[in-house]
Amino acid sequence: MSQKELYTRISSLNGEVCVPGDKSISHRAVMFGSIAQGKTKVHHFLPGEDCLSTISCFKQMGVSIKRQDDYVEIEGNGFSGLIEPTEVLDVGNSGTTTRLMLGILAGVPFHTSLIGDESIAKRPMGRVTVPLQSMGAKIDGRESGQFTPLSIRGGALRSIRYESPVASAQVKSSILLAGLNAEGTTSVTEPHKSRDHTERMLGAFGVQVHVEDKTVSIAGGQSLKGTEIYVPGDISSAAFFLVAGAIVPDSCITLRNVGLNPTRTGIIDVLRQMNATVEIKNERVVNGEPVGDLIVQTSDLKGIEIGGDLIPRLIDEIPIIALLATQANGKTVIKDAEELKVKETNRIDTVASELKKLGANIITTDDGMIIEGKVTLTGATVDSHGDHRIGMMLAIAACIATSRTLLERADAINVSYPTFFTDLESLLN
Ligand SMILES: O=C(O)C1=C[C@@H](OP(=O)(O)O)[C@@H](O)[C@H](O)C1
Ligand SMILES: C=C(OP(=O)(O)O)C(=O)O
Repeated sequence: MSQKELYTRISSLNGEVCVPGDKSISHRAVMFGSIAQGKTKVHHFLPGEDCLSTISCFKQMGVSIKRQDDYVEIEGNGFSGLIEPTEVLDVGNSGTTTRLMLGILAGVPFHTSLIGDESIAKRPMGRVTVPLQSMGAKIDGRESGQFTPLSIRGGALRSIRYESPVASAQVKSSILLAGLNAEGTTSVTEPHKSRDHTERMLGAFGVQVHVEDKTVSIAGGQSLKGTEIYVPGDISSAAFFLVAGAIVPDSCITLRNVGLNPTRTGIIDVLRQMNATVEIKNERVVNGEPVGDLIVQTSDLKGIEIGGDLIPRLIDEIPIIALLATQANGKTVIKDAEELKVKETNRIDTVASELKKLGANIITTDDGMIIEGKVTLTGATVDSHGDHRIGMMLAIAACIATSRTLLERADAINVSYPTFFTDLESLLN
């Protein structure tokens, strides 16, 4: 278990960071390249542990995937190029790998077993295994296929019209990927729109996807054609520096080449509503995904209410938003965010318990939390609980803490941002 002494009492953060590739887009590029016909080249791929789990699973199914310096090359041979793995596939800590891959495996005629780490074993898989079973996939696992370890035997599928009880891009993507191998048209309707990288990237691989409000449909029998993907910087990683720039005194940080897909930009809306100065420059579109540079400065913040449609647009940013709220004047209420309970940790509990150790004033609720600011944070020994986003949030909290802060299980950060501390260090003056 790794313990790390964090930077504390930082007087200012200044400079530029080019954040690593988007995790959601990197996973999809490898998966879609693996089921496409021909070569796919993925630039600015995120070499985080989660995306490396996706690569190793598809390699075990016979796909040739080569990692070069900053790109990954995949030789796909369609769905029929996948072969039955001889060993159990290890999804590590990655919910995205597990759920999206199940959608692909539902349509291939062989047997696969999946296992992950302690955290994955607690995450609900029934949200994908139940609809995939109703399409015809044979899935079993712990507690009747609700949790890993899971085993799946795919084959001929029938299409479904699925009304998802949760706004989840993983559920939506899993069913749409199964839909590629189903007879007829498969559709998924969500209560709120979730991130739409699957829809956009399938388009880049030559697949027709129909989107109407909160319903996405796909006709079965379509094939993917290998392509070249440029992965934008991950706004969920940039979020840690956006908040750092707003709360550390005398700071100005530029984040280059950040993905600005409107289903992901809730963090910018929140920062602006809280009075932070965030500028967007050099906006452009790459592979159907909007991209730009972000500039953030130290700001005088005020508390706000966050809920409803905004939640799926910033779900992974709630830990760092909670820290932001401790530095805003007045009350911040985060509601409608019960999905936080089924992430790498129960993020309502881990955010509150760890920030309280530093002196924050937070009350947990059934669907979120209430935070009173502004408070001075003091140093303590804190714990990531093995959750990358909790670890990075605490590292930014330490920057404004008044004394020594130690982080237990700091290596969890490698899941999504292996160069996080190098980038943070580059901004110290
Ligand atoms: O589809 C994706 O790439 C993701 C979707 C979200 O999960 P849910 O689909 O469970 O909301 C998000 O929290 C996760 O980090 C990545
Ligand atoms: C929830 C996350 O990822 P996943 O669901 O892929 O484990 C995350 O990265 O915050």
